Amino acid sequence: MGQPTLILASASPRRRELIARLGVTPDAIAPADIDETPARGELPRDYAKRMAREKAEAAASPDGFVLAGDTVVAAGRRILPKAEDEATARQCLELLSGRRHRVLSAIALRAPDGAVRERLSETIVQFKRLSADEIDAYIASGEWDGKAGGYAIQGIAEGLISRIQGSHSGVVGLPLYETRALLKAAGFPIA
Ligand SMILES: Cc1cn([C@H]2C[C@H](O)[C@@H](COP(=O)(O)OP(=O)(O)OP(=O)(O)O)O2)c(=O)[nH]c1=O
Repeated sequence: MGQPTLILASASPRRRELIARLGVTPDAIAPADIDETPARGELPRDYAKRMAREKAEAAASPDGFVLAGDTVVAAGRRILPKAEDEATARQCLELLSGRRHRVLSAIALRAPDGAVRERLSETIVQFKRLSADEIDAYIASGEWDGKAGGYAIQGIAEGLISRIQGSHSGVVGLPLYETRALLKAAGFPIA
């Protein structure tokens, strides 16, 4: 039997860059188009895991591995939206200003036999209290676009974050410790 194939079921360029750091090159990129609406009362960690699992299941791959991820920013039990416009990004930043929040990053791996395994990374992120000028400047940067919770730690937002406890790669979108462990546990060849 030859080397098994791996499909990365993601449209996120960050996930592609992050998996490369494990020395893994996906054979194909196949973003999954699923309904990303949280269920009523769904807890942030359950939602993140369900999204990652549904993305992994949606990708067609008869005889290979499929990896998917989902990153959710949560303030208490509240799931923050993915910011697609300025007003949403501003609301997120006002909510996150001066407080701690959690970033849940779930990954799911479908093995060739159809079994799906999941892992969850949980990181606590503390933002400084943001002034109106800081929020305006961040909005003007555009870096919030398409990001869960309206910020990207891998850009200028890190200058506004006093502390993180957990996984930096998890916040960016693919927790590398959990991803390596999951691939290994499923028998995918990885150094
Ligand atoms: C909090 C945070 C999120 N993000 C990004 C990671 C994810 O791309 C995005 C959350 O949306 P996701 O739904 O996890 O992913 P996606 O829609 O970008 O890609 P796909 O579902 O196809 O895999 O927010 C950052 O890049 N930096 C951050 O600091």
